[in-house]
Amino acid sequence: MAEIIAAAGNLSKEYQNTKALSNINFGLRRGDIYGLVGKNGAGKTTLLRILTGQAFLTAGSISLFGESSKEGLSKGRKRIGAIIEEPGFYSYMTARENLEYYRIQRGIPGKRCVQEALEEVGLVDTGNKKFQNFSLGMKQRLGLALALMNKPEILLLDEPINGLDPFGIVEIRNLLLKLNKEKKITILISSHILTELTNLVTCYGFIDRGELIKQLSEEELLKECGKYLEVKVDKAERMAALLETKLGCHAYKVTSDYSLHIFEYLNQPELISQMAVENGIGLRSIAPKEMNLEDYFMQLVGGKDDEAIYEK
Ligand SMILES: Nc1ncnc2c1ncn2[C@@H]1O[C@H](COP(=O)(O)OP(=O)(O)OP(=O)(O)O)[C@@H](O)[C@H]1O
Repeated sequence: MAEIIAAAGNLSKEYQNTKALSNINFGLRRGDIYGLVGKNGAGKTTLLRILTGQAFLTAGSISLFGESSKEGLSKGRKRIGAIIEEPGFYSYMTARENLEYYRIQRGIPGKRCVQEALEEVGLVDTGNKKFQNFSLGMKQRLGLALALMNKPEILLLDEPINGLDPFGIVEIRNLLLKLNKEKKITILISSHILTELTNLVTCYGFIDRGELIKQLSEEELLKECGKYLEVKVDKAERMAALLETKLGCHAYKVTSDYSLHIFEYLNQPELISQMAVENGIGLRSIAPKEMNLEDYFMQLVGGKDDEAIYEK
């Protein structure tokens, strides 16, 4: 079993009138790339801020590297690198000058770490180019370089892929994979777009309205994103009742007033259609489908009230 190097136990956080996190239990294993997925406002940033000490928890506990005391947490935080808010880089400075500024400000000894961080993120050749002329991808990479300067064992990244074009996404993804494989850095990365994290994370945690509603591995996710029958009818709720009472089928999901996804009877669509017709349900169509990641996310957290899920 891999060592748990960051954990939360029954963690809750309230801001004045908002419950941002409710009874979160999770463990980050050494070597993992853990994807925290949730819509805007789900509580992702709050969780990361509590781990880095930028926000206080209201109830429950956290631990870092097995330590949960105040001193232990503050020691543990020195072994973490994070990008939570956009780092305030100076627009008129180069990549190297910006890192050097923060190195001095943070009291990190030796200039070597600046060079190494620039090498790690592929910004060593940007010379005199000023930050203001960087692409968004370059800016994100400089943020990563800053988080890497203290040689962290864990990287906490809040939506680092947000707003990047497809090329930028691939670039950051490859960089994170390299840091994980070659430097053995454990990564906790948040996103409101599930597909951004595919081919990157080893483990997913879905967060919705402050609750961690599901955790599963990449393999389990792909298994769950399986096949189903999409059934379009005139009354989905009545069809659902029939599935339960006539077939004892509970593996379905009502997706609108007029449609359902059925995860059983994949090879017997005629059984479903016959039952619908015999019971006076207007059947419009029945077709085998395969669930994609967005469908899965929508099924878990509901998507109607937040179009952001489908941003690309
Ligand atoms: N400083 C604060 N004061 C009051 N409420 C806050 C504060 N920070 C966050 N919240 C609220 O807590 C909830 C969780 O916010 P949080 O920023 O953690 O979500 P998120 O999943 O990171 O969303 P986003 O992707 O939009 O940043 C939201 O309802 C938010 O409005």
